[in-house]
Amino acid sequence: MMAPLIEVEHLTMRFGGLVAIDDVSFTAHPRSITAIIGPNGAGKTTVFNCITGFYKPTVGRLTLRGGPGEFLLERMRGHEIGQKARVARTFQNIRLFPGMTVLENLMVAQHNKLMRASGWSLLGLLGVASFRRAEEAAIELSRLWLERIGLVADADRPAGELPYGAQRRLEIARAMCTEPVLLCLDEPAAGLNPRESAELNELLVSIRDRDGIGVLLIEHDMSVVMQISDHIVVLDYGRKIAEGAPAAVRNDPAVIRAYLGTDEKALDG
Ligand SMILES: Nc1ncnc2c1ncn2[C@@H]1O[C@H](COP(=O)(O)OP(=O)(O)OP(=O)(O)O)[C@@H](O)[C@H]1O
Repeated sequence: MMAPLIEVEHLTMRFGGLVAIDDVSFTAHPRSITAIIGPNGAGKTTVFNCITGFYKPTVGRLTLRGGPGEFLLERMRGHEIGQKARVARTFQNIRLFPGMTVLENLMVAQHNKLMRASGWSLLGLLGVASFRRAEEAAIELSRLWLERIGLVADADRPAGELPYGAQRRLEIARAMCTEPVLLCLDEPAAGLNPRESAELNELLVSIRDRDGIGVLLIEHDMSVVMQISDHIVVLDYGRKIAEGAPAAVRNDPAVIRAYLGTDEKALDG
């Protein structure tokens, strides 16, 4: 087994008197899809918000080893976690720039890289060869991702005009254009029809197998979770109640109990 990409140890997050995450530990590996599941309010999004620096954990250590080195995420600010530790995320609600074209959305994601190549100066932007090369590489990466998500023909359309499923794929492509080592996806299948969610599965599997990066996934749609996850972590009321391979988790009595009496979809997706 490869060394973990991210190691979450004793993560605890309190909001006043409310314990949203209570001493949760788990690991996620490169070249694998790790899903975090659990009923509403279990603490899944809070785990993401701690990993991506939106919240500072009350207790816990979040170690990321991959790409450029080793990072203790709980000590870093959100933008550093994105740019230095190379963790990318998408959100439950779509956050594309709807008035920009599909291609522009992918180029904007590479803004930091381009500005670095310019030496952060106007002169650099106007004349320096390194900027031109970086710009060409950025266009090339955008084109590659347009192909991967099947949107080459839509490159010049405003992103807001795309069907919902295509917007979801574009968001994932945009995150991939930042060249992350860890990709965190918050409910990417929400609102998708069965064909779109099958396309999403294919895309995520290809990100794992072709790009070799680690995917951390919060998802309610069990047809996605059970089909593509390598490892599942189950939260309930802020605690980890189970983890393991899909087949084991699906038959775990504690997991079945946690889902009984909720309006979640059945575990047999
Ligand atoms: N900023 C905050 N301030 C206070 N309480 C919060 C905050 N963020 C989350 N919580 C609480 O923490 C608990 C866990 O919420 P979280 O959103 O992480 O759950 P979730 O598993 O992602 O739920 P869902 O599946 O509904 O998205 C909930 O009780 C929620 O109300």
